[in-house]
This record gives sequence, C-alpha cells and structure tokens, in this order.
Amino acid sequence: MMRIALGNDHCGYPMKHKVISLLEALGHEITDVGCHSENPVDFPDIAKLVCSEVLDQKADRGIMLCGTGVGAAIAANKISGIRAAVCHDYHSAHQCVEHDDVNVACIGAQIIGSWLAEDVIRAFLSAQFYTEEHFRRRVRKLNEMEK
Ligand SMILES: O=C(CO)[C@H](O)[C@H](O)[C@H](O)COP(=O)(O)O
Repeated sequence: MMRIALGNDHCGYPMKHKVISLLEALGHEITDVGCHSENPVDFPDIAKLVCSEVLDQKADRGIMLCGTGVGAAIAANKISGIRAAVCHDYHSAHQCVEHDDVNVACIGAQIIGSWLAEDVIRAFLSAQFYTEEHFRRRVRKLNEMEK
C-alpha cells in the first residue's frame, strides 16, 4: 500500500474517477487535492498541492492529470525535491522510477485513454528506485542542480 497524492486540472478531471477507482482497487490511500469539476483551474496551483504532500511525506508519490501532462510536469519539476515525468507508455512509467527516482507521474488525459493510463499507473506505482550506484549518482547530480 502506498499513500498517493492525486491532483488534476479541469482537463484531467474526466479521467480522475477511473484513476481513483484503480487506486482504491490496488489498495492505495488517496489524498485528492482537487480540482473537483471541469471548471477551469490553473495546473501550477494543483501541482503545488500534490508536490507539498510528497515533500511533507504525507504521500509516497504523486499523480497529476492535466490535458497533456506537460504543464503539470513543468510545474512540478520547478519544486525542489520533486522529479516529475510525463508517463504515457508502460516502459517510461516504470523506468522513470527505477533509474531516475521520479516521485510524481504526470498524465495527459486528453492524450492517452483510461486503459493505457491504468497500465501506466500500475507500472509507476510498482516500480522502485534501483540501488546501483550510477543511478544514485545521477539523481545526486540532479539534486545538486537544484541548489
Ligand atoms: O495540458 C495542459 C497544460 O500542459 C492543461 O491541462 C490544459 O489542457 C491546457 O493548458 C489547455 O487549457 P484550457 O484552459 O483548457 O484552454
């Protein structure tokens, strides 16, 4: 079981309920930071809420749904300690954790369908950061770049 911070903007909202159903079926605990309708909101505001949950260790990982996943990833990656990736294929969704210790997955609800999104989320949440030193070294270098 993991604690997942889930956030979405208005474009991600239509996919949100399928994602919640999946996360519940997998036994994860969800903190839903909004939004709760298709009324327009700004994805940076939602990304901040998701990332705060992760950085405050109230969530193990974050998932952001926006139209393309791109805006959410840009916003989240501006926050120190967050490594976010657009995850639209199975391989990237697990390798981004295994090699790059990604802690926020960003999905474009207008780009991929809910079946692929489910596979991507399963892969992202099943993956663990590898212990090999070269992966750890690279993430340390990423952390250095934030200073
Ligand atoms: O994908 C996004 C940003 O990368 C957003 O979710 C929106 O889809 C996009 O910015 C369009 O916004 P609009 O308010 O629906 O015009």
